[in-house]
Amino acid sequence: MIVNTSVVFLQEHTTEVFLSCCALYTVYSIISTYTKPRVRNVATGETPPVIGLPKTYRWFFPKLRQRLKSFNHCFEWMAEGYQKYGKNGKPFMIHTIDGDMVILPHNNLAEIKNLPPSVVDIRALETLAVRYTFDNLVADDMFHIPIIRKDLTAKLASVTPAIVEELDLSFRHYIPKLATKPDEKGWQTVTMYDLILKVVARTSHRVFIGEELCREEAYLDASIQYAIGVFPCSMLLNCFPKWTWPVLGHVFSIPLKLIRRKARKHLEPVIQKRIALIRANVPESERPNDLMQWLIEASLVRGGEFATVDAITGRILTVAFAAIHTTSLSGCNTLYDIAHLATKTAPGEQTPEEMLREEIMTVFPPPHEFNKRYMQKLYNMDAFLKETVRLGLIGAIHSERNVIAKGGLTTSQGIYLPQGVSFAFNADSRVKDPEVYDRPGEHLYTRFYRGDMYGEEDEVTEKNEKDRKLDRYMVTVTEDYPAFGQGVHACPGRFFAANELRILIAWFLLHYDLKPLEERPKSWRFVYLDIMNTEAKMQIRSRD
Ligand code: HEM
Repeated sequence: MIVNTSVVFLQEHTTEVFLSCCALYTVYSIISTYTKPRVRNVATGETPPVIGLPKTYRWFFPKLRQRLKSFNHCFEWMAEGYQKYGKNGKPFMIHTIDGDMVILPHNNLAEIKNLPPSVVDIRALETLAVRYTFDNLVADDMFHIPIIRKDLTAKLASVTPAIVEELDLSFRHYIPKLATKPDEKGWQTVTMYDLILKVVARTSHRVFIGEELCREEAYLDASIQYAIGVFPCSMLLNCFPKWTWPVLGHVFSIPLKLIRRKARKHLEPVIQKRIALIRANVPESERPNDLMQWLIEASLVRGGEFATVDAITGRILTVAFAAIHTTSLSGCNTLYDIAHLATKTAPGEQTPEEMLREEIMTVFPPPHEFNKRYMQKLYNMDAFLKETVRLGLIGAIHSERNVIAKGGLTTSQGIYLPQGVSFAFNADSRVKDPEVYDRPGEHLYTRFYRGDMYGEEDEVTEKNEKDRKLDRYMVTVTEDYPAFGQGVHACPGRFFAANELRILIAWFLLHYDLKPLEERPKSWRFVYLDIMNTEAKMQIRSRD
């Protein structure tokens, strides 16, 4: 009744409603412009220039119009700002649907990237509305991060056989389910992202929660749905002012809570069993040794709400969220690149697919016993993956942070960033700058090749030789390679991801041929994000 009356009222008074909204928005803009502390150069008092403001009717809600345009103009504004200011060591600003963002020049990265969380915080916490999409316990204590960085990375060699086994089993399980029947020449069609997502989810969970649970289809589906559901929920929330979040956050996150309940049903018996083992003082050597176990132990140390099944489930879903889509996107992009670059190979030359397969056969001859130690010798594979990740995964910006220090932050060049301001660095424009990377827009899969570095230059000192080799590892974070973030927040799971990706690509090339792709599936750009094409179909043919 109330809803009907309101709709009728709005229909009958459209002009008045529109003008009232404009008036309210103007008042809000004026108040916030004059009451909020401004980003400024402390010496000159100037604010950084704004890129992308409308060129016509500048008096008519310029900021609002820019925000609406940001859906599909962000990348071009970032490129313009980079050329005009960023490259000359100056900051600039853009207004997007996601809020105002200061883009700092590259030469500020070194001083900013390791600032403590008491001064700047990772912006993803807010962009992803972590308190609502996950929970307060995750937002308040990110103890899973050091566990991933230290324990998971330290155990990589010992978990590799499990990864190899689960990848093999899951490819064999999912290909017949997701690919069409072979045609007369043996080719099968598959939506590659769907396949890789399933395989990565199951294989990663083998290491995260163990053999028994990782094969439960309903649990895997719940964890995938959860990860997908976080984005619409957080995007929707970000359309509303922060003061509405305590109410709207709970409403919008209802679908996520339902999925979480489903996931909990599967995890609960195992979590309870493991808690009982710890409480019964069963020696560590007799307890399971996987990520879930480390998370349970850390949760019990914290006690209280942290030690509940619900909180532990939330923590596992958080890790799965960070791990599964990123790794699947990289794996799928790599297969797109391998298939597409085959069409660019001159007749008689080795295609990347043949080059990688030959390397795998040399380093791991039949029966292909993959192990972490020799994986380092897949030089071509590492270089290929690194180049794909350079081009394929980052958006227009990287290392987004919020200033949280009460007094704000002043950069070494005297740019004052008040508390609450968001800032980031140029990503896409930087890695596409010909002064940074030679032929930057091309996938040069030998760009990061490090196998024959030794003796490549006349003057190779022990130090520069080592440094140059390290730069070329897929997981090495350098200031011009921002795919895994920077500094204190650089991705703690990258070592795990790189290991899993190498085995995944190796398995695929040993067991399947890829039909060359004339056109590289185009990614989709949305505000700052560059989201790969997850619907492209590929043709594959069994080699077994
Ligand atoms: C190819 C795969 C991956 C890519 C490209 C990737 C990329 C990134 C990036 C760019 C960041 C930094 C975000 C920022 O600075 O705002 C990040 C953070 C993070 N990643 Fe990854 N990631 C990958 C795989 C993984 C995996 C497998 C895990 C878990 C096992 C993981 C866990 C995390 C976590 C927990 C953070 C937050 C770190 C923090 O807040 O300090 N990632 N990742």
